[in-house]
Amino acid sequence: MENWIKDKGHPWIISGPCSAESPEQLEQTCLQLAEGGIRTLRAGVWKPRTRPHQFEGVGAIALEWIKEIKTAHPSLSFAVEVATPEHVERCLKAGIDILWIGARTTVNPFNVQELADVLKGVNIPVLVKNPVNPDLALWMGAIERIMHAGITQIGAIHRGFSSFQKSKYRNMPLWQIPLELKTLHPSLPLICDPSHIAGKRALLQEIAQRAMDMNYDGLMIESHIHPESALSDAEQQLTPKALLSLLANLSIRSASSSNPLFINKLEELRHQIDQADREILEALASRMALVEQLGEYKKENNVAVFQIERWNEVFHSRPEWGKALRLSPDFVEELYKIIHTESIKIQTEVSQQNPSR
Ligand SMILES: O=C(O)C(=O)C[C@]1(C(=O)O)C=C[C@@H](O)C=C1
Repeated sequence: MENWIKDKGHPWIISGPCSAESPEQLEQTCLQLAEGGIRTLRAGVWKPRTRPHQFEGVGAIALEWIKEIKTAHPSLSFAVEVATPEHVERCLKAGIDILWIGARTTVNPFNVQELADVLKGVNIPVLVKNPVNPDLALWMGAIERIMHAGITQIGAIHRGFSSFQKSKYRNMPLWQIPLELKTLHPSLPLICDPSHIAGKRALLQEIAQRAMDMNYDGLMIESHIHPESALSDAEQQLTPKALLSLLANLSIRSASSSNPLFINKLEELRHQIDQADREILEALASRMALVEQLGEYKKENNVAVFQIERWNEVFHSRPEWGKALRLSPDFVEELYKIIHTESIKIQTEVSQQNPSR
């Protein structure tokens, strides 16, 4: 699959209200965005909500409002979320340009397969949001189902992941998951949805910038003519004006540079990184060789592999040592969890070799 997003130099911007609420709210939001140069608009028609009795979208009537805007402004295209085959059929009938599959639908392969079945033989771009839980295989599975239906223009939307952990985000970004997806499918366009990651306006700029720093292909950000009175996601929507100013403040990075000075310096630093990585691996190998010796010694003396007191001491001292070297304590903690797991594995293997008793 080729990366089908046309304007490679600039991120593809998709914006519009979380939910279409009235013909006026939709039209005013969309036209202000269009005046600012946004060509792809979004509007929630059917809203999957966590609890019953919340606003669940105005339903198919919003497709009529979209049709009217498109008739008056043919250069605008619209993206709409679909969760059932009926939604797909109605959107296709209404001439919707782009469909997206929401996070709560991506989690369910039966649901996604039903959407894939109704999309067979249809030529329309489909964007697949990550599932609510941090499961890369589930996200890829949904993308594959849509691909097998014959859809050629597919994109992935990163909207963050639910978590029990307290966090400043509405949904944890867990950037490593979309980056792993991009590594496995380099030509799959990757779009960031800062609105659902952030949950609040104040965080949108930094998340959108982070996505640009990581060379995402696009951004989907919710906007509303009167965000504070929005019927859904009021805290995370921006006015079209604020959205345009957010975009104007973004630094757009290019994937690479052809400047010879840059290339020279890049190669030099990468060479030094190669060297540093060799030293890291050599240091790890000598640590693990010591661990193996310790394992033999423990086995001879019939002593358990896991030593909670020593592990506590290692786990608390290393982040402190790291701090003195300007390494983040969180990073060092994570690193030592992995090292400890490997250390236990090596010693367990030693203790199970030719068990003497
Ligand atoms: O000190 C030990 O007894 C070890 O086995 C080493 C080590 C480590 O890798 O640092 C590994 C396992 C123990 O739970 C504690 C520490």
